[in-house]
Amino acid sequence: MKKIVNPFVKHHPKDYRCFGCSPANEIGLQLEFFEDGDCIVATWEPQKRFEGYFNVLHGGVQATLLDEVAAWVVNVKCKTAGVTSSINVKYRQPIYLDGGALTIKGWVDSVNRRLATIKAQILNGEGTLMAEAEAVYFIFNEQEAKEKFYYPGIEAFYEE
Ligand SMILES: CCCCCCCCCCCC(=O)SCCNC(=O)CCNC(=O)[C@H](O)C(C)(C)COP(=O)(O)OP(=O)(O)OC[C@H]1O[C@@H](n2cnc3c(N)ncnc32)[C@H](O)[C@@H]1OP(=O)(O)O
Repeated sequence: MKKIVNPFVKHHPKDYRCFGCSPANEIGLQLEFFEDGDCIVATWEPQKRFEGYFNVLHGGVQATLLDEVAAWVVNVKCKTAGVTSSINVKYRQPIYLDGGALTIKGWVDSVNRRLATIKAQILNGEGTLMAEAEAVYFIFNEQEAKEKFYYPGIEAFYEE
């Protein structure tokens, strides 16, 4: 697996606070991403502050994990920026906060003009499918992505 550089740290060191992936957002998820073939992958340890029902990871946080990995699939695999147009989450099993680290992974299912359909999954430490999503991203052309969404270009995700 290859580590993906987070280019937004370098490009926007002061004002970049994405809830999903900014290392500077102290109340965020602080996800880091890796590339594994066609997939973008993150590992993440659930924490008590993300609780819903007692000892269960809040479903909204699960949806955010799935959406965030989908956004990075768009960035790295579709090589552009996009916004979530819709996301459909299926919660398969409760994710317990004391159940250990999770793997979140996503990949491109299809691209149709301006719509990219991304599939994403949350797996537990044993590889059991805990939640899955289909996210439809409205994707932008390169110029729009750079001008409106700070997309730095695909090379920036590989530059140390
Ligand atoms: C810097 C740090 C970064 C850090 C890294 C970034 C990580 C960020 C990750 C977080 C991601 C987010 O939360 S993004 C934030 C949440 N999402 C948003 O705010 C998006 C809000 N919605 C919108 O802006 C808009 O609705 C758009 C852009 C999605 C679409 O606007 P539009 O231009 O009016 O287009 P619209 O007519 O609705 O759709 C165009 C065509 O696509 C079809 N279409 C549209 N959506 C769908 C869909 N879900 N499923 C099927 N088909 C669809 C329509 O039927 C239509 O077909 P036809 O009639 O042409 O046949």
